[in-house]
Amino acid sequence: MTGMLATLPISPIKQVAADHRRIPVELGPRSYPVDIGAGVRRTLPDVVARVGARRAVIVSARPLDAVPDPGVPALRLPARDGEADKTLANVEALCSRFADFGLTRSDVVISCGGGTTTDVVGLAAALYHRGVAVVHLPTSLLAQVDASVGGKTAVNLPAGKNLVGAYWQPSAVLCDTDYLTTLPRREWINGYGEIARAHFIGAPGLLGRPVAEQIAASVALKAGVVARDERDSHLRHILNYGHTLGHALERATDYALRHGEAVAVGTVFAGRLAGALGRIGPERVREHLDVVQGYGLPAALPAGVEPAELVAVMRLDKKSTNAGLTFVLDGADGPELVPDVDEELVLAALAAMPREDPA
Ligand SMILES: NC(=O)c1ccc[n+]([C@@H]2O[C@H](COP(=O)([O-])OP(=O)(O)OC[C@H]3O[C@@H](n4cnc5c(N)ncnc54)[C@H](O)[C@@H]3O)[C@@H](O)[C@H]2O)c1
Ligand SMILES: [Zn+2]
Repeated sequence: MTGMLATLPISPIKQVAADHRRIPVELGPRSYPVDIGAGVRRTLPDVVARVGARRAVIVSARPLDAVPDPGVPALRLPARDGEADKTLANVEALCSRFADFGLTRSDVVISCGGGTTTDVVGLAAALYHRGVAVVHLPTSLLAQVDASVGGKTAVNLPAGKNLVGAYWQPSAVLCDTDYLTTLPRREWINGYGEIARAHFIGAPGLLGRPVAEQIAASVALKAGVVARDERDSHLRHILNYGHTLGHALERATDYALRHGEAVAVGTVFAGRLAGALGRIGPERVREHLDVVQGYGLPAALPAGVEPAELVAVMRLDKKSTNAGLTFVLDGADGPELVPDVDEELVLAALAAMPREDPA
């Protein structure tokens, strides 16, 4: 679909306290707040009380004391972040533990960890008793800006990533920036890939801003889009800026690139492709490179991946099934989904990309 809104919907950011921002995800009876700031995890008992839960199961990939007392009797289960544990077997194991504990569908599940943990716990919550409330405490930058917000949950199959899932909105998301103090550098970079791409779809000017502000602006953008397209039928595609090539790069490098790194290279490419199509001028093309490099993100194609291989992988992209090569591209009317981009043009734009030196 083309011709999307020129002005993207962005949710308001409410300053609740000095270092505490709140963004509503407006979905009628399924609306919820995303709270961002240092120490916001301490509001967990209030959140649990608002849900009305009488007991809680806490699934945490972080150290035992990472999740405060929820104020109701709670079972604590350890978990592990990582794609290898994002499985249906783990969803089943979690649900069995919920049942043994006597969790009812008016209770609450609390997840604490990276995006892999919020995804797997979110799916378990979606399925247990056909849906029990879940509160996410994301601990990686990527999970705070992206994975924990919007209600998509999924696990992997041997056949591919995120193949089994459900839409299940959380009751609240607490993005405690204190969690990020232990985050390794590469995981910061991973999250910055999504913040950099937000520059081109409605959240510009975040480079060099305090991280809580960067997270809040990225979440406000995602919340606004999700509120208008909860189930990915049109507008939500905008969030995939830089992702068509990004996903192909992840696959072509056998996931040697982190998602955010691949999206960063994909964002630079989206700018060049939009330029080649005459949708934007050279200055805007250049802005893509400047923003991506400004965040310390990679901007060059890795050595050894060939344009023809990338095009072949991109043809398998979800969005491309009926419409040839499809990209979200910037233009005079803002970013939009552009189907059927000429393959020769894509190949030429890939060939012209900056290249990493072979190691
Ligand atoms: N549901 C959605 O809408 C959505 C959106 C984007 C991504 N995702 C999913 O999210 C996952 C990626 O999330 P991720 O990047 O957080 O991956 P992850 O959960 O594997 O975490 C990345 C790494 O950071 C470590 N980590 C997390 N928090 C930490 C902390 N506070 N201190 C130190 N180390 C910490 C983890 O142990 C792990 O090694 C993917 O599976 C992706 O499919 C889902
Ligand atoms: Zn992404």
